[in-house]
Amino acid sequence: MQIRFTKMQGAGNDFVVLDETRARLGLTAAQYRYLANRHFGVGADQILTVRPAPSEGVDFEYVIHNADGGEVEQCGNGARCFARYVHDKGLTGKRVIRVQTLSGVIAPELHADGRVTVDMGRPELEPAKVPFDIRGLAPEALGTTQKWPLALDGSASAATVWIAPVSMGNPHAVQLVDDVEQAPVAAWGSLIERHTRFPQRVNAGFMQVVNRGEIRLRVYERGAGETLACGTGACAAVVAGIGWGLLDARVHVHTHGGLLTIEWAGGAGDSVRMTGPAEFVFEGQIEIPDTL
Ligand SMILES: N[C@H](CCC[C@H](N)C(=O)O)C(=O)O
Repeated sequence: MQIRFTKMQGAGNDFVVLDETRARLGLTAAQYRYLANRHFGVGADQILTVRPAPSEGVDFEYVIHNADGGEVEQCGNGARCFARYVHDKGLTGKRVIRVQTLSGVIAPELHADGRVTVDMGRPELEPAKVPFDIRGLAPEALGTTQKWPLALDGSASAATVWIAPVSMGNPHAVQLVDDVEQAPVAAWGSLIERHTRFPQRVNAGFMQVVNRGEIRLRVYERGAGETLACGTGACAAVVAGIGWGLLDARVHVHTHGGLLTIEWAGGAGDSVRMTGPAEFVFEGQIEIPDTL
């Protein structure tokens, strides 16, 4: 099957964008994996698909598949690229676009300077920050959990990490580290991603607080491994940091792929807003095997 695609990136998180506004491609998980493969396909962290509005009150449907072929609820950097795509391709003249995802409606807004701000909706804060043993991946009684927000606990041993389980529609496990460059992102990220504490698996965030308005962040993403940036991961990290009393309501998030700015007033009913770049890289077409 020959398909046309657009390659985009938001703070180095890279995407293949597929336009299904006129017809469905009917791709399988294996074919999404093929597209994302950096040696045999195009290469991407996620595949983003544009579909017509499924109902009144929204402009488009936004479908997200990880590099491993699994469909997921949300992708923040992808939302900015999605908005840039549908606007610049003339699929809408709006600059505030309402988009239906598996986890609800989000509203990207295109700015004249090229940046995009997305209302990412409300964070879901599990009621506690929980410790769990990443060594054996043993399903461990979660022991004494403490109420949210938690007095910062710096006493975690290497075998146990204290995480804040925050959902932005997709699941995140955020932990504090002294230096993101020294953090065991690959080793611990892969353990945390598949820990039994998270039956849907999880995105593992490693956050270094620089000051009350700045953090550095690395994220080992569910279904993709470490990416240069994770938009929902940046939202989840800032929410956790505010919950722990470490951050103010507007935070610059430095990632290996670029800068994201996250705002959250701190109430569970308040939306998280994310601002960052969205860039076209190239257009192309590729022959995908019908059977993989
Ligand atoms: N790996 C994520 C999806 C992509 C999220 C990330 N690329 C973003 O910008 O939010 C998950 O499985 O929930």
